[in-house]
Amino acid sequence: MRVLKRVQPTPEQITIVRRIQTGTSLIRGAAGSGKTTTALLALRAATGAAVNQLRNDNRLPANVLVLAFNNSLRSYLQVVAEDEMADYAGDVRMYISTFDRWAIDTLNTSGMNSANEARSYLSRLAISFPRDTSFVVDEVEYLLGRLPPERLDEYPMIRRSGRGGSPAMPNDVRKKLLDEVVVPYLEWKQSNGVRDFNDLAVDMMRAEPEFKYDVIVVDEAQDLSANQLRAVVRHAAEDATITIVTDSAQRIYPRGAPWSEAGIEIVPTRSFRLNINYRNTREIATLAASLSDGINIDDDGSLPDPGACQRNGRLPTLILGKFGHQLAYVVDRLRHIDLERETVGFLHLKGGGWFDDVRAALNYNGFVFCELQGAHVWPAGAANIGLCTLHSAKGLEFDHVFMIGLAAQHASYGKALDDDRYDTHRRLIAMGIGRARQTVILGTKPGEHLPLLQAIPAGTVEVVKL
Ligand SMILES: Nc1ncnc2c1ncn2[C@@H]1O[C@H](COP(=O)(O)OP(=O)(O)OP(=O)(O)O)[C@@H](O)[C@H]1O
Repeated sequence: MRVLKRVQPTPEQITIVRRIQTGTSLIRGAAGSGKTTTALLALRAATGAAVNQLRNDNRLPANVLVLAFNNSLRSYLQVVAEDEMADYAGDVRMYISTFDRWAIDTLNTSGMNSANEARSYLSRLAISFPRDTSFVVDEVEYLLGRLPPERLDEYPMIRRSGRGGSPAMPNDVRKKLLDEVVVPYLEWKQSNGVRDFNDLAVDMMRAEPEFKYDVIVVDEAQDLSANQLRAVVRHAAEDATITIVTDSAQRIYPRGAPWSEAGIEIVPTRSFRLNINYRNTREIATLAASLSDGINIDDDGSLPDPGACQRNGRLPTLILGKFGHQLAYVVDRLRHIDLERETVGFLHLKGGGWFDDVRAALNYNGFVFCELQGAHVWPAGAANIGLCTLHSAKGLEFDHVFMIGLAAQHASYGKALDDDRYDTHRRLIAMGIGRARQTVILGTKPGEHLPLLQAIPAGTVEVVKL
């Protein structure tokens, strides 16, 4: 499966790379604006500077940390970053990881087997709270990740950055949430020796680092909690060069906090925004933009902008029909794609077993494919068709994106479209569409379609009834 190719940096990227020095810099921009590419160029430049400095001080190697949000992106970045850093191989100790893996390795703890148990217990507690259960679980994970454990009582007063206004959470309801769900959850974890992923972040925040990192890149930082960011800061050398890549318009987990709260100082001269969309055609960005319309974003977010694209292309296709017919349609489309040179991502809200029919159809028709979800090692072979959940597709890109079987049953929100989870869902689907360089096919069965597909304006897609 192909990865990001080396590119000639554009003036906006060169300006950013030149201005990134010790301290923290923020790279913002919409999907496809070259944030990761620019951060990797900055990584190389900052590592060169650190290696020179440390060599003079006789303190080599330079410690470099690259954090990606999930395993697929981690393994993808591993290939690209190792190539980018080849010149410094002997002078650098580079660690490319997800946050959780980095924490587990650094703390030398045995895995996080009890995290699922913790989530189930939290869901059980959430059922009796007068709000939708999955919203309550998200909210508890949000507040636990946002505040250090000793400051949880601040939750009723804080501005719930990144959580939207619906459903409303007035102070008295938040206090009740603390008393009736959060405190019993924490007590249960303690008495049963169970740990969740926030405990891992908190342990990292408090750990005494064996060594500190000289150069750090945090990709997709919009989906890290404040505690995870505090942990990164804790492990940064005093004169570290930290580059944070973020786009809150692509946030898909319950996160959000002002940078300063996580101990990160961003001065305006070190806060950059990339404006050109290098990846999408105007038609693809128009579709992604229509699904993002009206989504509340803060200053760290950039909505897809067709005006920022450099190419026109084919109108995305919305196929309507039974799942078997959708599958036959995309398999036929595959026959017209040059799979030696171009990549195809089959993306879906669900993973694993959901893809069984897709796997069977690809096998039957002789197409070679690979599984990208959770891939610890990027599949280096010739298979240019990848299967992946939407969550795992964050940060990746494909020439062609196929999202079929988009059914209402896979949406985790109810019928109320003013639900904050509806916006999260829109961001997720728009993010998936934004992975595509050339074409997009969405597929659904009439009558069982995802509610948000109704938001697609006429003319944005070519509708094909099967
Ligand atoms: N200077 C450039 N010239 C040509 N293509 C470029 C340039 N910079 C980046 N690209 C291409 O743009 C695409 C998007 O880049 P990248 O993945 O870095 O964007 P991103 O902003 O991190 O995207 P996302 O937020 O969606 O993950 C890639 O195909 C990359 O190779």
